Amino acid sequence: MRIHHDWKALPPDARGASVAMGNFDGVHLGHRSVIDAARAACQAPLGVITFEPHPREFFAPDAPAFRLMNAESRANRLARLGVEHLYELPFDAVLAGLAPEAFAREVLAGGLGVRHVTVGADFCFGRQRSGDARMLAQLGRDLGFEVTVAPLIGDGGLQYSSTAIRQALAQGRTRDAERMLGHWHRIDGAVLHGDKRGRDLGYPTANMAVEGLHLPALGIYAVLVDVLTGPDRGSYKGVASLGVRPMFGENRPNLEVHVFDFTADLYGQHLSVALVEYLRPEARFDSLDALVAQMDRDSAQAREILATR
Ligand SMILES: Cc1cc2nc3c(=O)[nH]c(=O)nc-3n(C[C@H](O)[C@H](O)[C@H](O)COP(=O)(O)O)c2cc1C
Ligand SMILES: Nc1ncnc2c1ncn2[C@@H]1O[C@H](COP(=O)(O)OP(=O)(O)OP(=O)(O)O)[C@@H](O)[C@H]1O
Repeated sequence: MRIHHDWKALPPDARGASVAMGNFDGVHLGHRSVIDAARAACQAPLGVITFEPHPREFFAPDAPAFRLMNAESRANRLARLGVEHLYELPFDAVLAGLAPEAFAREVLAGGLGVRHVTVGADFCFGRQRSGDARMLAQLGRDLGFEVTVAPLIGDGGLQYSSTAIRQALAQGRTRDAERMLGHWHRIDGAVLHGDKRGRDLGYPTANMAVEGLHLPALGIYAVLVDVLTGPDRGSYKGVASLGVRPMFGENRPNLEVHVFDFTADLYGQHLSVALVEYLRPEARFDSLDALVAQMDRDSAQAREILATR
C-alpha cells in the first residue's frame, strides 16, 4: 500500500482509483463494508481517502483524546484489507474551508482524479459539513466520477460507528466493541522503560504509552499480546493494567502488560495488545502483599478466560 500525504502533484499512477472516504477510526465493520463496496464498484485500484489529523482534533485541539488508533495503526489495518493507495489528506484550515463543490472539484476530480467514490449514507463533507452523500452524487455526475452510497450497517438496532465503539470501551464492554470492530480493540506501541517495580512484585510488565488515544475503562484486563518485533516475535497471553497505579501516587495513565510464562526483555519492541475482557477497576491496597495476592487472582482469571483462545 502506498501512502500519499497530499492531494496535489500526485504521480499519474496514483490517480484514477476507486476510493472509500471517511475518518475510518478503528476500521470497524461499517468501514469495511464501505471499502468492500469501493472494491466491487469498478476495476480501478482500491483507495481510501482519510484525513490527518482527524477533523475533530483540528477543530478542538484541547478536547480529551478520542482516537481508537493512531494514523500508523489505521494504515496497517487498511493495508491488510488490500487497500492499494491511502490518501491521508492534511486536514488544515484550507481543506476545512473548502465548500463541498470546491472539495469535489479541486481534491477529488482535480488532485486525485478519482474514478469512483464510495461513502456511507451518513457521510458529510465540506465547510461546516454542509455537503452530504446525495450532493456528492450530483457533483460526481457534473465532474465525471461515479458515486456509491453504501447503506449503514449494524446489528440488533445498533449502527456500527466509531462513537459507539468508544462508548462500549469506556464502559469496559470489550466484547461489544469487538462485535462492531470485527476484531479486538488493540493498543499498539513501543515498550518504554517503567519504574522497574513490577519485577520485584513478581510481575514484570511491559509499559506502553496511551497518550493521544481514547481511554477505555481504566482497570485490569485479560489480554492477547502480539510481539511484532525482535527475537521473541509471536502471539502470547497475559494480563494488563490500564491506568494510573493508585498504589504508587499520581501517575499518567499507561498500559502495563504482564505476558504469561515469558522472561525475555521487551524494551524497545513493538507490541499490539488486544483488550479481551475487563476484570476489575484499579484499586489501592493496604500493602504490597495484598496487591500481589490480587494480581495472582487476576492472572488466574485471565488464564481461564483466555484458555480457549
Ligand atoms: C495484573 C495487574 C494488576 C494490577 N493492579 C493494580 C491495582 O489494582 N492498583 C495499582 O495501583 N496498580 C496495579 N497494577 C500496576 C502495578 O502497580 C504496576 O504494574 C507495578 O507498579 C509495576 O510498575 P512499573 O512497570 O512502572 O515498575 C497492576 C498490574 C498488573 C499487571
Ligand atoms: N455502520 C456503517 N455502515 C456503513 N458505512 C458506514 C458505517 N459507519 C460509517 N460508515 C461510513 O464509513 C466511512 C467512514 O466513516 P467515519 O469514520 O466518517 O464515520 P463513523 O464510523 O460513523 O465515525 P463517528 O462515529 O466518529 O462519526 C464514511 O463514508 C461513513 O459514512
